[in-house]
Amino acid sequence: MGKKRNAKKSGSKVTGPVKLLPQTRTELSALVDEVFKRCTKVPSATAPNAAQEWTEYTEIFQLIQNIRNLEKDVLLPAYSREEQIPTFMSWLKEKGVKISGVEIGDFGMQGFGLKTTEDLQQGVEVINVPLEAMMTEDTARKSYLGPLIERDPILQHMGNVSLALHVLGEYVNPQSPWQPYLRILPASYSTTLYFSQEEVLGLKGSPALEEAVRQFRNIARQYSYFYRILHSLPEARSWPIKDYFTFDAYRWAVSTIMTRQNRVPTKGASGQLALIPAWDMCNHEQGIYSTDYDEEKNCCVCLAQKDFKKGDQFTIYYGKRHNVELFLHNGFVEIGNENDSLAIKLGVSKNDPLHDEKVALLTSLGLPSSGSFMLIPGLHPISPGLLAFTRIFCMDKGSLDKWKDDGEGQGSATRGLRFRAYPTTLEEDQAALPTLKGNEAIVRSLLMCEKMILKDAMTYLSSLLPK
Ligand SMILES: C[S@@+](CC[C@H](N)C(=O)[O-])C[C@H]1O[C@@H](n2cnc3c(N)ncnc32)[C@H](O)[C@@H]1O
Repeated sequence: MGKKRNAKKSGSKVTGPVKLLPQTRTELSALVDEVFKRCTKVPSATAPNAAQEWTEYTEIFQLIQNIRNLEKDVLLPAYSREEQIPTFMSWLKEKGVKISGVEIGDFGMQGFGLKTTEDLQQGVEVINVPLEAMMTEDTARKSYLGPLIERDPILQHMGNVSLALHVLGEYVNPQSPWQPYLRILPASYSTTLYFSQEEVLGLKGSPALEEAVRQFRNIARQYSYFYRILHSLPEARSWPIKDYFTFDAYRWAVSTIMTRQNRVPTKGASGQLALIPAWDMCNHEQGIYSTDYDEEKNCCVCLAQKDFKKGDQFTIYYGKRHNVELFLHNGFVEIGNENDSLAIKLGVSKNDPLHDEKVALLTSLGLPSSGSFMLIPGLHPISPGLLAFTRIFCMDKGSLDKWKDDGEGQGSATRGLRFRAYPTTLEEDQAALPTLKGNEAIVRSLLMCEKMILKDAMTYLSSLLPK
């Protein structure tokens, strides 16, 4: 979400980061070491259960809170997005970016976006961004962080992480040629890295909870890993990023990449991740893909995905993403998302007295004895594989014996689906949503969409029951 910057007034000078006292630095290093130790702990032989993962998460979360407290005076430079628009537009022109029929506007909860300044017909070219205007894994390697990126195993393999460090490295370098672009980016995001523990707990019942917990742990690990490198590497002493490298700065950079990155082709390689200025101002709407990469001219070309009237928001279609994905990687949820789906995990319990028979039956049908199955919204929410699985999963001895006969087991399958642990009902969510704001509203929309998929699944399964 493009939240407004907590902006300084225009013309404010970037004065450099606050230097921490040696004692604070020592305390901070000890906490960072502890986070690193916990986040890299080899998992126990038995898979950790949800309660264990939650306890570990709360402990890491608390350590990060203590770190954030020590780092609280080290702030990234802040700018008013609004005031940056003219400089950004001139910079785009210098870089050869062509934009026609749209201008930057503020779309409230959706953050900044593009507004049409004339009627646009479907198929007309609206944005054209040459490779030279993009921040890419290549430009990261050519930056002052290049030598680190070349030799660090994580940065070599994770283009998104090197792009995050690149963005932060350039943002805190007043001499950076990327400043006009970076200064117009949102100052904070609605990704779960910005959530309080209560907000994360609000995801109870959703598969997004587990993912959000893992994401936080991963980013905490990366933060502690790079903190240690930046504070031990002799050449990093002169790097602008070193003194600004806080947890908050890192989560900002990571969220910038998560919500805006795209893969562009590179000659003779599998492509690279890129930030595409101006094009990344487009918000999402259901529709059709209308962006392509011209490999001959090396530019990203965006056409109008439909007819737009003057004054409309100019949107693009981000692609087939279900809501949990949109929520985790883009920080928003689309009610009525045509591509929504819900993963449910099912597995035959080792303690089930019929375990062996059920597994044998599943195997004979070519189905796994445990796994993640997808439910989709609408009239046919359940794949034949999942339907067969739920039937066997819920069978008793009698049904198992005569399973081949006909439609038994479906009654228990609907019971299986009801076992999800949401603390609120769909109706309660629908009533509460209009009163909620910010992250709470996003979370509640997600839960509501999941419950609607489950409701469809229940209706479908009930319709299969013998009347
Ligand atoms: C590529 S950026 C688009 C520009 C962004 N709004 C900004 O202020 O810079 C993607 C982000 O825009 C927001 N966004 C895009 N489409 C949206 C939608 N349909 N509903 C809500 N937020 C949306 C989300 O925060 C998403 O992570």
